[in-house]
Amino acid sequence: MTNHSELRLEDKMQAFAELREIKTTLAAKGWFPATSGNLSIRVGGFTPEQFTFAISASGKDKSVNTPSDFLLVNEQGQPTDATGLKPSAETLIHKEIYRLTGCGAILHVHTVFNNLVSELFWERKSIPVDGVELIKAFNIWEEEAHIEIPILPNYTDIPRIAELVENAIVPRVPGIMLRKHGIYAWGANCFEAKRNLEAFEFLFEYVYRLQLLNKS
Ligand SMILES: CSC[C@@H](O)[C@@H](O)C(=O)COP(=O)(O)O
Ligand SMILES: [Zn+2]
Repeated sequence: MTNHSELRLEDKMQAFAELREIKTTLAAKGWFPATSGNLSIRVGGFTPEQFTFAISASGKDKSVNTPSDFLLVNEQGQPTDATGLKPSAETLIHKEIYRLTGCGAILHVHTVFNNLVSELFWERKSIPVDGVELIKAFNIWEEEAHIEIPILPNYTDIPRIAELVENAIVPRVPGIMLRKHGIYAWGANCFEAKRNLEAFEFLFEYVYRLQLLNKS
């Protein structure tokens, strides 16, 4: 098992480079408004008890690239290097998703459509999606597949949200929504996390527009 001090510099640089690329792509879509959103990628070996991930620093303008955008943290969400950088305010949510799923990358964005559907379906506590082709992006290959994307309450106290993650995660659905806040999407690596995030955002817009059509 790789411990924190054994992480190779090139692995860290590779993780930061991948994060930078995906951050730039998602920022161009307008998915990180007003410094919102955060992203991370796991680095090195993994057990639920010990792992390391690279995560965005807190409060940064995610549409701008600087030398201090990312840092490494351990499975407690604590920085492993004395860079002085502050990890994302939502680091504890990332660490909980890694611990529970063993995934390789996590992306969190705030968009108008994800906020709208999180409120629209709040009483149900999940967003239902029926039979849309893009559900296959989650590797669900069924006719008329039905999924429910879980919604958690949003608190300013992030540990309070993090402790709800374990019971919220459902099989086959690589994401959780925070009410009137945004989606967390994950995958085995950056490619899969981005694919899953794009699928979620497509489905949120579809579900929202379908609801409007059905009401008119
Ligand atoms: C600026 S509003 C968004 C924040 O409160 C938070 O929800 C967020 O996504 C970004 O926090 P950050 O600490 O930069 O990772
Ligand atoms: Zn957020």
